[in-house]
Amino acid sequence: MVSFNEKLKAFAVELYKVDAVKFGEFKTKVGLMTPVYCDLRVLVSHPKLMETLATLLIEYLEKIKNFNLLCGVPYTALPIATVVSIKTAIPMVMRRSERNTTAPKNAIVLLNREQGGAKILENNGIKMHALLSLTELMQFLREADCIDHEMVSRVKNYLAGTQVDVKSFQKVLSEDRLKMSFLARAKLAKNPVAAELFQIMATKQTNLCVAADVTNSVDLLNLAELVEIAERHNFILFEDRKFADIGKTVELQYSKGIYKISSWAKLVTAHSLTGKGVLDAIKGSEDSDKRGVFLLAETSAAGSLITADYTKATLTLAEEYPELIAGIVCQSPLFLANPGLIQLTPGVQLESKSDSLGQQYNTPESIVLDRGADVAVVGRGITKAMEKEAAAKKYKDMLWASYSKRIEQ
Ligand SMILES: O=C(O)c1cc(=O)[nH]c(=O)n1[C@@H]1O[C@H](COP(=O)(O)O)[C@@H](O)[C@H]1O
Repeated sequence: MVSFNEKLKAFAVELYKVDAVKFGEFKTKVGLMTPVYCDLRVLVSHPKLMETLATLLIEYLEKIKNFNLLCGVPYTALPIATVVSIKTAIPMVMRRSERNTTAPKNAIVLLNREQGGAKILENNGIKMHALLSLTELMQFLREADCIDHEMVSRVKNYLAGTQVDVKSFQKVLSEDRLKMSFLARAKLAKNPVAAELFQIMATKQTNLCVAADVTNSVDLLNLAELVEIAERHNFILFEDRKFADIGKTVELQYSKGIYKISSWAKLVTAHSLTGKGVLDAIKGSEDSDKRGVFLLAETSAAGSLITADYTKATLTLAEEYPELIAGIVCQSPLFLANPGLIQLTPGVQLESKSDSLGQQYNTPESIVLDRGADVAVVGRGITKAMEKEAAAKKYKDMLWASYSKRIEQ
Protein backbone atom coordinates (compact mmCIF):
# COMPACT_ATOMS: atom_id res chain seq x y z
CA MET A 1 0.00 0.00 0.00
CA VAL A 2 1.29 3.50 -0.81
CA SER A 3 1.98 5.39 2.41
CA PHE A 4 0.59 8.87 3.11
CA ASN A 5 4.12 10.23 2.95
CA GLU A 6 4.75 8.74 -0.48
CA LYS A 7 1.48 10.17 -1.76
CA LEU A 8 2.51 13.57 -0.40
CA LYS A 9 5.87 13.32 -2.11
CA ALA A 10 4.30 12.47 -5.47
CA PHE A 11 1.90 15.38 -5.01
CA ALA A 12 4.78 17.77 -4.17
CA VAL A 13 6.50 16.84 -7.43
CA GLU A 14 3.27 17.43 -9.36
CA LEU A 15 2.95 20.86 -7.72
CA TYR A 16 6.45 21.67 -8.88
CA LYS A 17 5.68 20.52 -12.44
CA VAL A 18 2.66 22.82 -12.79
CA ASP A 19 4.53 25.79 -11.30
CA ALA A 20 2.46 25.84 -8.13
CA VAL A 21 5.85 25.84 -6.36
CA LYS A 22 8.49 28.03 -7.94
CA PHE A 23 12.10 28.87 -7.16
CA GLY A 24 13.93 32.10 -7.92
CA GLU A 25 13.61 35.66 -6.60
CA PHE A 26 10.04 36.65 -5.76
CA LYS A 27 8.56 39.61 -4.00
CA THR A 28 5.67 38.74 -1.68
CA LYS A 29 2.62 40.96 -1.45
CA VAL A 30 4.02 42.63 1.66
CA GLY A 31 7.33 43.38 -0.06
CA LEU A 32 9.64 40.70 1.34
CA MET A 33 11.90 38.80 -1.05
CA THR A 34 11.63 35.01 -1.05
CA PRO A 35 13.49 32.30 -3.01
CA VAL A 36 10.47 29.97 -2.95
CA TYR A 37 6.96 30.89 -3.96
CA CYS A 38 3.88 28.75 -3.62
CA ASP A 39 0.98 29.70 -5.88
CA LEU A 40 -1.91 27.30 -5.39
CA ARG A 41 -4.21 29.45 -7.51
CA VAL A 42 -3.06 27.47 -10.54
CA LEU A 43 -4.68 24.31 -9.13
CA VAL A 44 -8.08 25.31 -10.52
CA SER A 45 -6.60 24.68 -13.98
CA HIS A 46 -5.54 21.15 -13.00
CA PRO A 47 -8.65 19.24 -11.88
CA LYS A 48 -6.77 15.95 -11.35
CA LEU A 49 -4.34 17.64 -8.99
CA MET A 50 -7.18 19.41 -7.23
CA GLU A 51 -8.79 16.04 -6.64
CA THR A 52 -5.54 14.55 -5.34
CA LEU A 53 -5.19 17.44 -2.90
CA ALA A 54 -8.79 17.00 -1.71
CA THR A 55 -8.18 13.26 -1.19
CA LEU A 56 -5.01 13.95 0.79
CA LEU A 57 -6.82 16.52 2.90
CA ILE A 58 -9.67 14.11 3.60
CA GLU A 59 -7.25 11.42 4.74
CA TYR A 60 -5.48 14.01 6.91
CA LEU A 61 -8.75 15.34 8.34
CA GLU A 62 -9.46 11.97 9.93
CA LYS A 63 -6.84 12.86 12.54
CA ILE A 64 -8.74 16.00 13.57
CA LYS A 65 -11.80 15.13 15.54
CA ASN A 66 -14.27 17.62 16.81
CA PHE A 67 -15.23 19.73 13.83
CA ASN A 68 -18.37 19.93 11.76
CA LEU A 69 -17.85 22.79 9.32
CA LEU A 70 -15.39 23.66 6.58
CA CYS A 71 -14.33 27.12 5.47
CA GLY A 72 -11.92 27.85 2.61
CA VAL A 73 -10.13 31.16 3.05
CA PRO A 74 -10.87 33.26 -0.08
CA TYR A 75 -9.92 32.96 -2.78
CA THR A 76 -7.37 30.21 -3.32
CA ALA A 77 -8.70 27.80 -0.70
CA LEU A 78 -12.38 28.25 -1.66
CA PRO A 79 -12.46 25.69 -4.51
CA ILE A 80 -10.27 23.29 -2.50
CA ALA A 81 -12.66 23.39 0.46
CA THR A 82 -15.60 22.99 -1.92
CA VAL A 83 -14.23 19.75 -3.35
CA VAL A 84 -13.53 18.42 0.16
CA SER A 85 -17.02 19.40 1.27
CA ILE A 86 -18.67 17.65 -1.68
CA LYS A 87 -16.62 14.49 -1.19
CA THR A 88 -17.20 14.27 2.58
CA ALA A 89 -20.65 15.86 2.86
CA ILE A 90 -19.24 18.15 5.57
CA PRO A 91 -21.06 21.49 5.16
CA MET A 92 -19.12 24.57 4.24
CA VAL A 93 -19.43 28.21 5.34
CA MET A 94 -18.24 31.34 3.54
CA ARG A 95 -15.82 33.82 5.02
CA ARG A 96 -16.66 37.38 4.00
CA SER A 97 -14.07 40.00 4.86
CA GLU A 98 -16.68 42.65 5.59
CA ARG A 99 -18.42 40.50 8.22
CA ASN A 100 -17.14 39.43 11.61
CA THR A 101 -16.99 35.66 11.77
CA THR A 102 -16.38 33.36 14.70
CA ALA A 103 -12.73 32.31 14.88
CA PRO A 104 -12.10 28.66 14.01
CA LYS A 105 -10.29 26.26 16.35
CA ASN A 106 -8.37 24.43 13.63
CA ALA A 107 -6.60 25.72 10.54
CA ILE A 108 -5.47 23.24 7.91
CA VAL A 109 -2.80 24.39 5.52
CA LEU A 110 -1.06 22.63 2.68
CA LEU A 111 2.32 24.19 3.40
CA ASN A 112 3.75 25.41 6.67
CA ARG A 113 6.41 27.94 5.65
CA GLU A 114 7.90 27.59 9.14
CA GLN A 115 8.35 31.32 9.70
CA GLY A 116 6.33 31.64 12.90
CA GLY A 117 2.73 31.55 11.62
CA ALA A 118 1.83 28.38 13.55
CA LYS A 119 2.93 29.93 16.85
CA ILE A 120 1.00 33.14 16.16
CA LEU A 121 -2.15 31.13 15.42
CA GLU A 122 -1.60 29.01 18.53
CA ASN A 123 -1.32 32.15 20.67
CA ASN A 124 -4.71 33.11 19.27
CA GLY A 125 -6.34 29.79 20.14
CA ILE A 126 -6.08 28.25 16.66
CA LYS A 127 -4.26 24.97 16.11
CA MET A 128 -2.53 24.78 12.76
CA HIS A 129 -2.29 21.46 10.92
CA ALA A 130 -0.03 21.27 7.88
CA LEU A 131 0.14 18.57 5.24
CA LEU A 132 3.72 19.59 4.49
CA SER A 133 6.41 21.77 6.01
CA LEU A 134 8.68 23.81 3.74
CA THR A 135 11.62 21.67 4.91
CA GLU A 136 9.77 18.45 3.92
CA LEU A 137 8.80 19.96 0.58
CA MET A 138 12.42 20.84 -0.13
CA GLN A 139 13.51 17.35 0.84
CA PHE A 140 10.90 15.71 -1.43
CA LEU A 141 11.85 17.90 -4.38
CA ARG A 142 15.54 17.28 -3.81
CA GLU A 143 14.96 13.50 -3.68
CA ALA A 144 13.04 13.73 -6.94
CA ASP A 145 15.89 15.78 -8.47
CA CYS A 146 13.64 18.78 -9.14
CA ILE A 147 16.02 21.11 -7.28
CA ASP A 148 19.71 21.04 -6.40
CA HIS A 149 21.55 21.18 -3.06
CA GLU A 150 22.30 24.85 -3.51
CA MET A 151 18.59 25.70 -3.63
CA VAL A 152 17.96 23.58 -0.52
CA SER A 153 20.57 25.52 1.42
CA ARG A 154 19.38 28.88 0.02
CA VAL A 155 15.88 28.19 1.32
CA LYS A 156 17.31 26.95 4.63
CA ASN A 157 19.27 30.21 5.06
CA TYR A 158 16.26 32.24 3.99
CA LEU A 159 14.13 30.53 6.65
CA ALA A 160 16.75 31.13 9.32
CA GLY A 161 16.87 34.84 8.49
CA THR A 162 13.14 35.51 8.18
CA GLN A 163 11.60 34.17 11.36
CA VAL A 164 8.74 36.41 12.45
CA ASP A 165 9.28 37.90 15.87
CA VAL A 166 6.23 36.26 17.49
CA LYS A 167 6.38 38.57 20.51
CA SER A 168 6.22 41.76 18.50
CA PHE A 169 3.52 40.21 16.32
CA GLN A 170 1.47 39.53 19.45
CA LYS A 171 1.76 43.20 20.29
CA VAL A 172 0.60 44.10 16.79
CA LEU A 173 -2.43 41.88 17.15
CA SER A 174 -3.47 43.36 20.47
CA GLU A 175 -2.62 46.96 19.62
CA ASP A 176 -2.69 46.85 15.85
CA ARG A 177 -1.21 50.10 14.54
CA LEU A 178 -2.72 49.39 11.13
CA LYS A 179 -6.21 49.49 12.63
CA MET A 180 -5.70 52.47 14.91
CA SER A 181 -6.59 56.06 14.04
CA PHE A 182 -3.87 58.70 13.75
CA LEU A 183 -5.51 60.60 16.60
CA ALA A 184 -5.28 57.61 18.95
CA ARG A 185 -1.69 57.05 17.89
CA ALA A 186 -0.74 60.70 18.52
CA LYS A 187 -1.10 59.96 22.24
CA LEU A 188 1.31 57.04 21.98
CA ALA A 189 4.05 58.88 20.10
CA LYS A 190 7.16 59.52 22.18
CA ASN A 191 8.72 61.84 19.61
CA PRO A 192 7.07 65.29 19.69
CA VAL A 193 7.18 65.80 15.90
CA ALA A 194 5.56 62.40 15.31
CA ALA A 195 2.79 63.38 17.76
CA GLU A 196 2.38 66.70 15.93
CA LEU A 197 2.33 64.98 12.54
CA PHE A 198 -0.34 62.49 13.68
CA GLN A 199 -2.44 65.45 14.87
CA ILE A 200 -1.97 67.38 11.63
CA MET A 201 -2.87 64.35 9.53
CA ALA A 202 -6.04 63.76 11.54
CA THR A 203 -7.05 67.42 11.40
CA LYS A 204 -6.28 68.05 7.73
CA GLN A 205 -7.32 64.56 6.65
CA THR A 206 -4.19 63.88 4.69
CA ASN A 207 -1.39 61.32 4.83
CA LEU A 208 0.40 62.63 1.75
CA CYS A 209 4.04 63.74 1.92
CA VAL A 210 5.14 65.56 -1.22
CA ALA A 211 8.77 65.02 -2.20
CA ALA A 212 9.73 68.37 -3.70
CA ASP A 213 12.91 67.16 -5.41
CA VAL A 214 13.75 70.40 -7.17
CA THR A 215 17.20 71.69 -7.98
CA ASN A 216 16.96 75.38 -7.24
CA SER A 217 15.11 77.71 -4.94
CA VAL A 218 13.24 79.30 -7.84
CA ASP A 219 11.50 75.97 -8.32
CA LEU A 220 10.74 75.78 -4.65
CA LEU A 221 10.91 78.91 -2.51
CA ASN A 222 13.60 80.29 -0.32
CA LEU A 223 13.87 78.54 3.01
CA ALA A 224 12.84 81.45 5.22
CA GLU A 225 9.70 81.87 3.17
CA LEU A 226 9.05 78.16 3.29
CA VAL A 227 9.31 78.02 7.09
CA GLU A 228 6.83 80.85 7.34
CA ILE A 229 4.40 79.17 4.90
CA ALA A 230 4.71 75.84 6.74
CA GLU A 231 3.71 77.55 9.96
CA ARG A 232 0.84 79.43 8.35
CA HIS A 233 -0.54 76.36 6.57
CA ASN A 234 0.24 73.87 9.30
CA PHE A 235 2.54 71.43 7.55
CA ILE A 236 5.93 70.04 8.51
CA LEU A 237 9.19 70.64 6.65
CA PHE A 238 11.08 67.40 6.26
CA GLU A 239 14.58 67.20 4.78
CA ASP A 240 15.05 63.80 3.17
CA ARG A 241 18.83 64.08 3.60
CA LYS A 242 19.48 60.39 4.44
CA PHE A 243 22.45 60.98 6.75
CA ALA A 244 24.87 58.07 6.56
CA ASP A 245 28.31 59.33 7.57
CA ILE A 246 30.21 58.95 10.85
CA GLY A 247 28.62 60.81 13.75
CA LYS A 248 31.02 63.77 13.70
CA THR A 249 30.41 64.50 10.01
CA VAL A 250 26.66 64.12 10.44
CA GLU A 251 26.82 66.58 13.34
CA LEU A 252 28.29 69.16 10.94
CA GLN A 253 25.96 68.29 8.06
CA TYR A 254 22.92 68.52 10.33
CA SER A 255 23.52 71.80 12.13
CA LYS A 256 26.28 73.69 10.32
CA GLY A 257 27.45 74.51 6.79
CA ILE A 258 25.39 76.48 4.32
CA TYR A 259 22.15 74.58 4.88
CA LYS A 260 21.89 74.49 8.69
CA ILE A 261 19.29 71.78 8.26
CA SER A 262 18.42 71.52 11.95
CA SER A 263 17.35 75.16 12.01
CA TRP A 264 14.44 74.68 9.62
CA ALA A 265 13.68 70.95 9.11
CA LYS A 266 11.69 69.38 11.91
CA LEU A 267 12.18 65.95 10.40
CA VAL A 268 15.10 64.31 8.62
CA THR A 269 15.89 60.83 7.31
CA ALA A 270 18.94 58.82 8.34
CA HIS A 271 20.48 55.50 7.38
CA SER A 272 21.31 53.03 10.16
CA LEU A 273 24.39 51.91 8.21
CA THR A 274 26.98 53.60 10.44
CA GLY A 275 25.14 52.76 13.66
CA LYS A 276 24.49 54.87 16.73
CA GLY A 277 26.89 57.72 15.89
CA VAL A 278 24.43 59.29 13.45
CA LEU A 279 21.59 59.30 15.96
CA ASP A 280 23.81 60.47 18.81
CA ALA A 281 24.97 63.37 16.62
CA ILE A 282 21.41 64.48 15.90
CA LYS A 283 20.32 63.90 19.49
CA GLY A 284 23.17 66.05 20.77
CA SER A 285 22.28 69.05 18.61
CA GLU A 286 20.51 72.17 19.81
CA ASP A 287 16.70 71.90 19.84
CA SER A 288 16.86 68.13 19.28
CA ASP A 289 13.92 67.72 21.65
CA LYS A 290 11.82 69.46 18.97
CA ARG A 291 13.13 67.38 16.07
CA GLY A 292 12.51 63.88 14.75
CA VAL A 293 14.27 61.28 12.62
CA PHE A 294 12.91 58.73 10.19
CA LEU A 295 15.28 55.77 10.10
CA LEU A 296 15.54 54.00 6.76
CA ALA A 297 15.03 50.25 7.13
CA GLU A 298 14.24 49.36 3.50
CA THR A 299 14.20 51.20 0.20
CA SER A 300 11.92 51.22 -2.82
CA ALA A 301 14.91 50.78 -5.14
CA ALA A 302 15.18 47.62 -7.24
CA GLY A 303 18.28 45.58 -6.39
CA SER A 304 18.81 47.29 -3.04
CA LEU A 305 21.56 45.62 -0.97
CA ILE A 306 19.55 45.92 2.24
CA THR A 307 18.94 42.47 3.77
CA ALA A 308 16.28 41.22 6.20
CA ASP A 309 18.89 41.24 8.99
CA TYR A 310 19.79 44.87 8.26
CA THR A 311 16.11 45.81 8.39
CA LYS A 312 15.64 44.03 11.72
CA ALA A 313 18.78 45.63 13.19
CA THR A 314 17.49 49.04 12.09
CA LEU A 315 14.26 48.45 14.00
CA THR A 316 16.22 47.45 17.10
CA LEU A 317 18.34 50.59 16.80
CA ALA A 318 15.20 52.72 16.50
CA GLU A 319 13.89 51.31 19.78
CA GLU A 320 16.99 52.61 21.54
CA TYR A 321 16.06 56.22 20.68
CA PRO A 322 12.34 56.42 21.48
CA GLU A 323 12.31 60.22 21.93
CA LEU A 324 14.22 60.94 18.74
CA ILE A 325 12.74 58.47 16.26
CA ALA A 326 9.54 59.65 14.59
CA GLY A 327 9.22 56.57 12.42
CA ILE A 328 10.64 54.13 9.95
CA VAL A 329 11.02 54.30 6.17
CA CYS A 330 10.12 50.88 4.80
CA GLN A 331 8.07 49.05 2.20
CA SER A 332 6.35 46.32 4.22
CA PRO A 333 3.71 46.38 7.00
CA LEU A 334 5.51 43.66 8.94
CA PHE A 335 8.34 45.58 10.52
CA LEU A 336 6.70 48.30 12.49
CA ALA A 337 4.54 47.17 15.41
CA ASN A 338 4.77 50.23 17.67
CA PRO A 339 1.69 52.41 16.99
CA GLY A 340 3.54 55.46 18.31
CA LEU A 341 5.88 55.36 15.32
CA ILE A 342 5.04 56.35 11.75
CA GLN A 343 5.65 54.18 8.70
CA LEU A 344 6.79 56.41 5.85
CA THR A 345 6.68 54.71 2.46
CA PRO A 346 7.89 56.22 -0.81
CA GLY A 347 7.48 54.75 -4.29
CA VAL A 348 3.94 55.88 -5.12
CA GLN A 349 2.71 56.75 -8.58
CA LEU A 350 -0.38 56.10 -10.64
CA GLU A 351 1.16 56.62 -14.08
CA SER A 352 4.05 54.14 -14.01
CA LYS A 353 5.37 51.06 -12.22
CA SER A 354 9.04 52.13 -12.28
CA ASP A 355 11.48 54.74 -13.55
CA SER A 356 14.64 54.12 -15.60
CA LEU A 357 16.90 54.20 -12.51
CA GLY A 358 15.42 51.45 -10.37
CA GLN A 359 12.64 53.28 -8.54
CA GLN A 360 9.62 50.97 -8.06
CA TYR A 361 6.10 52.32 -7.76
CA ASN A 362 2.87 51.14 -6.16
CA THR A 363 -0.59 52.65 -6.25
CA PRO A 364 -1.86 54.76 -3.33
CA GLU A 365 -4.29 51.96 -2.32
CA SER A 366 -1.64 49.28 -2.34
CA ILE A 367 0.91 51.37 -0.46
CA VAL A 368 -1.54 51.97 2.41
CA LEU A 369 -3.57 48.74 2.40
CA ASP A 370 -0.98 46.11 1.40
CA ARG A 371 2.25 47.76 2.44
CA GLY A 372 1.15 49.46 5.64
CA ALA A 373 2.19 53.05 4.84
CA ASP A 374 0.96 55.63 7.33
CA VAL A 375 2.46 58.46 5.30
CA ALA A 376 3.03 57.99 1.58
CA VAL A 377 5.73 59.95 -0.24
CA VAL A 378 4.82 61.11 -3.72
CA GLY A 379 7.40 62.97 -5.78
CA ARG A 380 7.25 63.08 -9.55
CA GLY A 381 3.64 61.86 -9.60
CA ILE A 382 2.88 65.42 -8.44
CA THR A 383 5.91 67.56 -9.28
CA LYS A 384 6.01 66.45 -12.91
CA ALA A 385 2.25 66.45 -13.44
CA MET A 386 0.82 68.98 -15.91
CA GLU A 387 -1.78 70.01 -13.33
CA LYS A 388 0.19 69.85 -10.09
CA GLU A 389 -2.56 71.04 -7.80
CA ALA A 390 -5.10 68.61 -9.24
CA ALA A 391 -2.57 65.76 -9.02
CA ALA A 392 -1.80 66.58 -5.38
CA LYS A 393 -5.53 66.59 -4.57
CA LYS A 394 -6.01 63.27 -6.34
CA TYR A 395 -3.19 61.56 -4.40
CA LYS A 396 -4.32 63.17 -1.15
CA ASP A 397 -7.89 61.91 -1.58
CA MET A 398 -6.90 58.41 -2.66
CA LEU A 399 -4.40 58.00 0.18
CA TRP A 400 -6.83 59.26 2.78
CA ALA A 401 -9.63 57.02 1.48
CA SER A 402 -7.29 54.03 1.74
CA TYR A 403 -6.28 54.92 5.30
CA SER A 404 -9.96 55.36 6.25
CA LYS A 405 -10.78 51.97 4.74
CA ARG A 406 -7.85 50.38 6.58
CA ILE A 407 -8.93 51.54 10.04
CA GLU A 408 -12.57 50.63 9.40
CA GLN A 409 -11.90 47.09 8.11
O1 LIG B 1 13.57 58.19 2.11
C1 LIG B 1 12.92 58.42 1.10
O2 LIG B 1 12.14 59.37 1.07
C2 LIG B 1 12.98 57.45 -0.01
C3 LIG B 1 13.26 56.14 0.33
C4 LIG B 1 13.10 55.12 -0.62
O3 LIG B 1 13.24 53.94 -0.32
N1 LIG B 1 12.71 55.47 -1.87
C5 LIG B 1 12.47 56.77 -2.25
O4 LIG B 1 12.08 56.98 -3.40
N2 LIG B 1 12.65 57.77 -1.33
C6 LIG B 1 12.44 59.19 -1.72
O5 LIG B 1 11.08 59.37 -2.10
C7 LIG B 1 10.98 60.28 -3.22
C8 LIG B 1 10.27 59.55 -4.33
O6 LIG B 1 10.12 60.37 -5.44
P1 LIG B 1 9.32 59.90 -6.74
O7 LIG B 1 9.97 58.63 -7.24
O8 LIG B 1 9.50 61.03 -7.69
O9 LIG B 1 7.91 59.69 -6.30
C9 LIG B 1 12.40 60.71 -3.56
O10 LIG B 1 12.64 61.94 -2.90
C10 LIG B 1 13.28 59.63 -2.94
O11 LIG B 1 14.52 60.14 -2.52
